[in-house]
Amino acid sequence: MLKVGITGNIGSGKTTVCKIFEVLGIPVFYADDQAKELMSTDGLLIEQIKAAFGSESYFEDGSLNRKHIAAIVFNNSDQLVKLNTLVHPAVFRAFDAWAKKFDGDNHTPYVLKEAALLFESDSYKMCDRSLMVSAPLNVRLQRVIARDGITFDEANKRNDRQFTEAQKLDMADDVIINDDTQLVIPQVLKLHKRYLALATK
Ligand SMILES: CC(C)(COP(=O)(O)OP(=O)(O)OC[C@H]1O[C@@H](n2cnc3c(N)ncnc32)[C@H](O)[C@@H]1O)[C@@H](O)C(=O)NCCC(=O)NCCS
Ligand SMILES: Nc1ncnc2c1ncn2[C@@H]1O[C@H](COP(=O)(O)OP(=O)(O)OP(=O)(O)O)[C@@H](O)[C@H]1O
Repeated sequence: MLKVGITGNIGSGKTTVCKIFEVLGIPVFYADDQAKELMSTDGLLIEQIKAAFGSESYFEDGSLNRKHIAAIVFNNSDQLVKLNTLVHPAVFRAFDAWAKKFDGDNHTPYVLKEAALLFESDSYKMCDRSLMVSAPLNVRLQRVIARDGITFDEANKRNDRQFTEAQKLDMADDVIINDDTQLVIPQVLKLHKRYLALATK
């Protein structure tokens, strides 16, 4: 079974593109969501996060205080590396276990792994192919500000912690342009055909 990693910088539209693949019946592993899920349920990880970023990292009901952690890590690259080092290995293991469920399943020719940091975390190496969703910085930041209600500065700081568009375009096998000038669904359908063909090779 083919594993395709899908990525894109903040606000590029990777989740939106993944939803289209899901309509076509393709299972998607959402690494960013999985990371947050594990940070709220994995006992060891919770203790490590509290030790690293303080007990305020969790609310009284046990849910993750995302704003608290984001304010620390997106203002200090050493702290971000610390968080990534704690969280990413757990997400890699979860993806491995998830993908194994589809091995030998004739109805699933390929799966997608959606990850903001596919290239930065080297997790593209766990995939057979990589797909990047690309859009210009100003379009991406405007989308995120509208979606999350965060400031330009907050969105920009996250973007600064990611590889550049040019670096990612260079690394990706396939690209979807999602800059409001090209239709997305035809691009997804073309890639879906390509992945089906590769999966049956
Ligand atoms: C700091 C946290 C709690 C903030 O949560 P929040 O709900 O505000 O953001 P969310 O997780 O939805 O991420 C939104 C976008 O921010 C960017 N972003 C998130 N984590 C990172 C990171 N470690 N490095 C650079 N950019 C990041 C991505 O573009 C992502 O799509 C959360 O992002 C987190 O735990 N990040 C560390 C885990 C991680 O690396 N996740 C992403 C890949 S597995
Ligand atoms: N082609 C488009 N036209 C208009 N809005 C779009 C388009 N693509 C995505 N959006 C919107 O932009 C926002 C960001 O898209 P999405 O959440 O899919 O991006 P993402 O890459 O997963 O973001 P992040 O990495 O920040 O979580 C969403 O509100 C989405 O509805």
